[in-house]
This record gives sequence, structure tokens and C-alpha cells, in this order.
Amino acid sequence: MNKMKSIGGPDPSMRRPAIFCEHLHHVRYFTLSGRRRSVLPQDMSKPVNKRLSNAFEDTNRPNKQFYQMIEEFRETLEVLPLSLSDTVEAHRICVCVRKRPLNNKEVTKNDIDVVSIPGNGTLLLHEPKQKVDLTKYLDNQVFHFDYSFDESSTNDLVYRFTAKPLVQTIFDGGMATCFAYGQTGSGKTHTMGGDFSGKSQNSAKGIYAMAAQDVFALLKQRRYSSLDLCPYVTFFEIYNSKVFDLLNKKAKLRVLEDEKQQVQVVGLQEMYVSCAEDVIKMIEMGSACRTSGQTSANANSSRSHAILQVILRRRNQVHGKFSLVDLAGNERGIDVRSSDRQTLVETAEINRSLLALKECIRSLGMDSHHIPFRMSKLTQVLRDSFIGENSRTCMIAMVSPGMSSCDSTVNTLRYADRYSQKTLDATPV
Ligand SMILES: Nc1ncnc2c1ncn2[C@@H]1O[C@H](COP(=O)(O)OP(=O)(O)OP(=O)(O)O)[C@@H](O)[C@H]1O
Repeated sequence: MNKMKSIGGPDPSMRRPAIFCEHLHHVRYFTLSGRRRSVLPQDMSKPVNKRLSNAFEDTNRPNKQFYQMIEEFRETLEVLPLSLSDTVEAHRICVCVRKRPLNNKEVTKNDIDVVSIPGNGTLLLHEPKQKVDLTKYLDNQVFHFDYSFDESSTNDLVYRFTAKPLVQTIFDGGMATCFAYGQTGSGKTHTMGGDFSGKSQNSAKGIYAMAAQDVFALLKQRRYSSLDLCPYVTFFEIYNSKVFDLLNKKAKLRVLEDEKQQVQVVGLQEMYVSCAEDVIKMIEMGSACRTSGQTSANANSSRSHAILQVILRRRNQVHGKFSLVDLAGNERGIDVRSSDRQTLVETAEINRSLLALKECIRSLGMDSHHIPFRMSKLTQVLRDSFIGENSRTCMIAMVSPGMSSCDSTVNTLRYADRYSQKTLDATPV
């Protein structure tokens, strides 16, 4: 975890975390916006303190200079991590980022951590670069989101600021959608479906299960018990534009649009659930069915979008619907170059649906009358999520911290950045 250090600044009321950048002969103070370049000070070939000295005992460590520059940069950061007691703000479209810890494979390969989360929704990417004269430097890029979760954040913390506020929406008769987006192996399934111990997943510790628990807690409240709401669950996946029912032996389903433009997934099993444990059993059953393939990044890569829906019905009509979506990995062509044709086709299809998703959420954010939901099967089945004044969406962008994932991380951050309200506000209609 980042070393915490408070350095204060000239304006204590400033909301953005501050970077205090100390070079050899000058001291500069600036707020986190845009990008900054770091170069290795001349005396940095010598260890700057005991902690760094220990880390550099192995003189053959790859990217040692970059590691030093990043650590030096972190020493100057004011870190304000999110905590469970912080206030949750209401957003119609909430965009967050979560960084996972370096995994064993990355540690073994001496990969270095190039992502810093100072807090307050900020993420810093220290992108290692080299000039033509071979001087190494960092391109420090700053991204702002509604919330940023560092590698020590638990699923409970992430849930509290992302999906939890959306549970109320479905009781108020609205549509709520929470997406987990990111490179393969970045932590989407860990976040949505629950953390792993070896090959088995602890489904009770994922956002799916936590949302289900809150739905049942609210159903018991007197103000809702009189509404006679009945909870149902569906769980399906979209793989290569085809829809499969994860609660019915992966039966292949057809998606049709009726004359009122209502999208129907024909034959999808909608299971009545009487408690959160029922939902957890269904999550376990459905997760075991998911289509997995193999890419160089993750041996058990999910190549499908998985959608768990908690539906509240009142007198058989849909009252509210919460869609929780574990998106397929957003790897680029280059990440799958060693794989076969099927993987390349899958990748193209995944990217097409992610582009469609981006367009639909942007339209929602701009209150546009035209929602291009027919662009992909994913957006077609989620059509309800993009219409109506009472639709709320949360996107959790997952990033892997390693230098080896830097290009994919930039890709993910730029994708998520396009959703942020600031970006939407700045986009001409
Ligand atoms: N925040 C985290 N803390 C600890 N371990 C994590 C975290 N996020 C992910 N991991 C671990 O990283 C590995 C990959 O995570 P996961 O399977 O969730 O990735 P993914 O994004 O769903 O990948 P794919 O798209 O290929 O399914 C798993 O072993 C998981 O336990």
C-alpha cells in the first residue's frame, strides 16, 4: 500500500489531492490536473532512504530506474484513501476506478506498480517512457473519477460507493445498472462475483450477493412490504452475440423486439427468490457455466458478458430492475496475438459491444432521445437501462497495476474517462 503522507498545501480548502514535486534545485506545488513529467534526478543512482535501499539490493532488477522515480514521486503524494465512513454522493452516472494488487505472477516477473491512487477520485498513471537519447522519464497522467479505490480496498468498500446506492432506485420504480469493465485479469469477476481462494469463488463476497442482501433488507421494511413486490432473478451471458441462459443449462435464447419496441429475451428463466441465499446459489450455479477461454493475460479468462438481473415485480408487472454486468475482458488485438482465429473473432465482437455500450451511456448522460441500443446484443438486452428519467448507472473500471499492463490500463482509463459527467458536459450535443 502507498505510504501515507500529508504535506498540506497553500489552500487547505482545495478538494483535489495535491502533488508536491521536489526536484534537485527547486520545489513546486501543483494540483492534480493534466500530465506531468518526472525525470530521474542525478543523485538518484544512490538510494534515497532505507526502504528504497532494500528494494534495490538486487541491482539486476528490471526497470529499477522507473521504480525509483515512481517511489520518489509517491513520497511526495498526499494520500486521502476512501473509508467506509465517507459520504456517498448521488450520481445518475457514476464512474469509478479500482486498482487490484500486483499478483504473484507479476511479482515473480519483477513487474513494477505504475498506478497510484491518492484518493478523492484521482488516479495517477506513471507511464514509463524513454527519450531518443535513452533518458528515462515518467509521463505522469492524472485521471479524475467519482471514486477511486486503491489495492487495499475491499469489495465491501467498493460496493458501498457503487452498487449500494442503486438498490433504492429499483424500489422507486427505476432501472439500475452496474458494469464492471477492464482488461482481462484486472478484477471484474473478483469484484462482481466474489473473491477467489484458489479456483473456488466466495460468492457471498461479491457485489452481486451484496446487492441481493440489500434488496431483501429493503423488502422487509414496512414502507415496501405493503407494495407487494416479488423478487426474481435472471442470469445469462452474451457470447459472440449469442445469448445463453446460465440458470437453464446454457439454453440458447433469442432476442426479439415487439411492436412497442420492448426487447424480450425469449425463454429466459426468471426464478423467484425468497432470500439472499437463494440468489447466492444461483450466482454459483450460473458462474460455473460461464464461457471461459484462454488468453495470455488470464488462464481462466471470461470471454462473455455475464448479466445478473434482480427484478422486482408488482402484480406481475416489472416495478424495477437491477442489472449487474461483468463485462468480457477489453483486451486489444495485440494482447491476443498468440491466440487462434476464434479468439480474434471473439475479441472483435467484445470490442464492438463495448463501443456500443459507450455510445448508449453517453446518450443517456446527454438525455438524448436517440439511444443507439441496436448496435449490439449487449445494449439491446439492456435497453431499459438507457431510457427513462429514473435510470441510474455505475461503471467500475478495473485496472491492473503492472508496468506490463500499462497500454491496456491507458485504454481502460480513456474508455472510462469518456463516461465521466465532466466529459459528457463538455461534449457538444
Ligand atoms: N482487488 C483484488 N484483490 C486481490 N486479488 C484480486 C483483486 N482483483 C482481482 N484479483 C485476483 O486477480 C485474478 C484475476 O481476477 P478476475 O478473474 O476477477 O479478473 P477478470 O477481470 O474478471 O478477468 P477476465 O476478464 O479474464 O474474467 C483472480 O485470481 C483474482 O482473485
